[in-house]
Amino acid sequence: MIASALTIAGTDPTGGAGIQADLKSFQEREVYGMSVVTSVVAQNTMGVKDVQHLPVDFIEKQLDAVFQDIMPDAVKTGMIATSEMMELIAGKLVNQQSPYVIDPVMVAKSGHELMEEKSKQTVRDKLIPLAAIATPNIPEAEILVEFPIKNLSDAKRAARLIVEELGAGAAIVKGGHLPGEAVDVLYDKQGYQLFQSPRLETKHTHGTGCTFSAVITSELAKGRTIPEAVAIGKEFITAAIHHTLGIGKGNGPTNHWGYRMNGLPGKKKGVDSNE
Ligand SMILES: Nc1ncnc2c1ncn2[C@@H]1O[C@H](COP(=O)(O)OP(=O)(O)O)[C@@H](O)[C@H]1O
Ligand SMILES: Cc1ncc(COP(=O)(O)OP(=O)(O)O)c(N)n1
Repeated sequence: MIASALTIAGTDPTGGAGIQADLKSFQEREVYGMSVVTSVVAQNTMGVKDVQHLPVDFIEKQLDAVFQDIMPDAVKTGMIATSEMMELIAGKLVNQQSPYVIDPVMVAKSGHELMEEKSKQTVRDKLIPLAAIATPNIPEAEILVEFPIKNLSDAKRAARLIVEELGAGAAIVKGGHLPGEAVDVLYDKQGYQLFQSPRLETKHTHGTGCTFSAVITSELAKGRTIPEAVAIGKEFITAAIHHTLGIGKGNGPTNHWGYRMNGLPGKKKGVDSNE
């Protein structure tokens, strides 16, 4: 039977980030995609213009509609703006058997806050302990662990702390915001693993984090292990950035079919890293 995945997140009408990026990524990985909208975001490649949060009771109706019908094989959360939303979602996920991936979206690359300041503690307390894996970028990891991350050694310490003190099953601290090669640090019960690619010189990186975590979710839905899922996520996002579409007046989206159609530079098309 086909694997299914659910994303609980905000929207991007230009399709590069949020729910739209997640659904494209699920589809590319041949996973049946479902979505629950938390906030409707008026944004494009040039930035966020405005945000409308959906009422919490309406988010609950959407969640119930999914869970009463098609039980997802994996769940991902992206933008969850308020503590009330987080508490509702935590209550729905606490008894789920399917792996849960938290992308703790806090600020868009354009600088717009996507999570209320007072909710940052709620992410730590209510959502991170439920997650099979957390996928923060450097600024998000800094908020979670409350120390600055300036280099790989800080990123390793942060990933370990998110697991051992905050209670996630695993953590990957993404290196997109550090200088040099794009190095992501995974910490899980086996220890550390680094996922590395050359830094691609492009401004078209809108939605990289959403896409990366959605691919990880897809692979967990199929039953792959966390390191296998992360390895495929890393290849997918590297190809999606490399095979840029060059669209948008600002920081454009990645190419969601770049991995399947063109593969990694110098590698066969869309070949999974463990095949
Ligand atoms: N310029 C780049 N070249 C290569 N990989 C990148 C680049 N920017 C981001 N990545 C990769 O994209 C993924 C998302 O990382 P990041 O941009 O840090 O997340 P976010 O979009 O949440 O800020 C990571 O695997 C990271 O290493
Ligand atoms: C609705 C929504 N969710 C998340 C983001 C952030 O996306 P991200 O992958 O971190 O990349 P940027 O958009 O920040 O470049 C978003 N913008 N919108």
